[in-house]
Amino acid sequence: MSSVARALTIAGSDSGGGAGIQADLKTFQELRVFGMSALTAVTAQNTLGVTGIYELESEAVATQIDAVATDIGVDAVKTGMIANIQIMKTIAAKIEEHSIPNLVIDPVMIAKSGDSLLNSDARLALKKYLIPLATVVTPNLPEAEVLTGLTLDSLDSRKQAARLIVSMGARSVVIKGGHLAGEAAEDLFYDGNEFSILSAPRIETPHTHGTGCTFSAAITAHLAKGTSLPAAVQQAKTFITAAISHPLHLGKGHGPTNHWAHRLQEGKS
Ligand SMILES: Nc1ncnc2c1ncn2[C@@H]1O[C@H](COP(=O)(O)OP(=O)(O)O)[C@@H](O)[C@H]1O
Ligand SMILES: Cc1ncc(COP(=O)(O)O)c(N)n1
Repeated sequence: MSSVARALTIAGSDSGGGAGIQADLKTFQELRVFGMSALTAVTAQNTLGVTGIYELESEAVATQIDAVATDIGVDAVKTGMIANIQIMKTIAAKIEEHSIPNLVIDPVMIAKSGDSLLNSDARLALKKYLIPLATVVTPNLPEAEVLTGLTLDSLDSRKQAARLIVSMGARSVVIKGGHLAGEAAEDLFYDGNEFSILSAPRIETPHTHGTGCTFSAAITAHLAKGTSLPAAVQQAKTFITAAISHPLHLGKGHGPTNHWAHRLQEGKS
């Protein structure tokens, strides 16, 4: 590892700045990790929804990954919006070619606005190409249902889904609970041996655009710094809870989270 931890995000650009590459790089910076990016797609997006999606050629994704991996080096990588199956295959091949460690797969499928960010024919292909390489997979509830084919209406069913995702070859999984009802925002972490619940008070707010991106980027940043996996997911939970707790009230719809909120809580600002 170099003197500075280095993290790469392979994801889509969110012009609105709350999700995608922008959320990832802000999170890396806040956690003092050097952030790099390989764009898969450009989205025209704000707090009200997605008004345009422009996918890149898979060759453009490959050359971005080659450029950073062969020179600067990568201590951890995350994937977000992948757009299509050609890009997915390219990402898997490049991660293996460059032996990039610490892979966080956020299996982004549909934006909170309802817009599709991964072609439906590519959703199940995640199981073949990327999940077997993952250090940790971070589906939200609908994504975990697509990956496993299960209806996740109880803790037991979520545990079963977690076991299934690990049986696909991932080292671990966090099934996020942002879409659950209830007073706590509870995520289920399974390390292949034991289950644990990451719990925080549920905050009543419409400003949850990019929560999943920010959470998985924080895991990636901590892994890049050499933090153990259980500590990385716990510290990422603390980071996203702070970011949701101090909204910026931007836009007319589902606004972004506040990536510097952890500083307010730690009295650093
Ligand atoms: N209203 C909320 N209050 C507190 N935590 C939340 C809230 N909404 C989401 N979270 C947390 O944010 C993280 C991202 O979860 P989620 O919103 O389910 O992801 P996604 O953006 O992929 O749908 C999880 O740790 C989840 O528990
Ligand atoms: C480029 C990009 N990547 C990911 C998301 C998912 O974020 P959310 O589910 O909060 O809309 C998004 N909206 N845009």
